[in-house]
Amino acid sequence: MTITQSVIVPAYKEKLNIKPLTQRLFAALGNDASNCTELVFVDDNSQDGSVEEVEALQRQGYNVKITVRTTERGLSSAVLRGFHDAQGQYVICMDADLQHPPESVPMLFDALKKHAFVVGTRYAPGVGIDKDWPLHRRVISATARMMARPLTECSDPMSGFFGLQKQYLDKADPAVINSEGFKIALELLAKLAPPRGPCEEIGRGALLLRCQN
Ligand SMILES: Nc1nc2c(ncn2[C@@H]2O[C@H](COP(=O)(O)OP(=O)(O)O[C@H]3O[C@H](CO)[C@@H](O)[C@H](O)[C@@H]3O)[C@@H](O)[C@H]2O)c(=O)[nH]1
Ligand SMILES: [Mg+2]
Repeated sequence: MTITQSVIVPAYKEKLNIKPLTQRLFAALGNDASNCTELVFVDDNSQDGSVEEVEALQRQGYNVKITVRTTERGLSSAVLRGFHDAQGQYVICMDADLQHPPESVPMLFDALKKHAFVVGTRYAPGVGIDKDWPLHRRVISATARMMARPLTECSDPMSGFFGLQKQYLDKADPAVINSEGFKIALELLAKLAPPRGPCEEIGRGALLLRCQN
């Protein structure tokens, strides 16, 4: 069956989370959607048994892969690598550490069929930032959101749980996208969304979804 959906997971030393994430994700997708979905970990040479864990899951029939980078490091560039290699026309990024609920992935994919860019936001009624966050982290997060305001209307542009229709990334000039750092969702929203970028539909299609944490 053709792969139309890709879930990209940047991962560094996440061996223990690979199995529960894979099982929960494909259980949430159900049989039909699982057949057209790939899960891809982009690992920066963790050498912690992540590769063997993925191979074991493959033997159990899960469509899960792992790309191991040996010459590059960094969250944003790992996400971009996964997006570029993705087979699916709908791509979602999420963390490996179960901070983002795999059970919300089907909802994001559904939204992506209608919208160019979707974000799992922590700033909506009923959801919130991690209760254990120390004060300094809350201050950094609030400051970053404020600084991003001129760039996007998105309520949570620092979210690591987001997706886009791959066609918009394919059309973009790779040179304009900064692959450094942690804020790849903001980077893509700011660079690809109008009026700053070439992809008018993306900003119009932006949709905010709720997600825990
Ligand atoms: N390949 C790769 N993956 C990495 C790297 N650094 C971190 N990761 C992976 O990227 C994900 C996020 O890393 P965390 O260390 O869990 O990030 P966090 O501090 O919890 O940050 C989260 O919140 C931020 C907003 O506050 C988000 O911007 C960020 O994406 C993430 O969701 C995890 O799956 C982790 O394994 C790296 O250098 N390389
Ligand atoms: Mg985390």
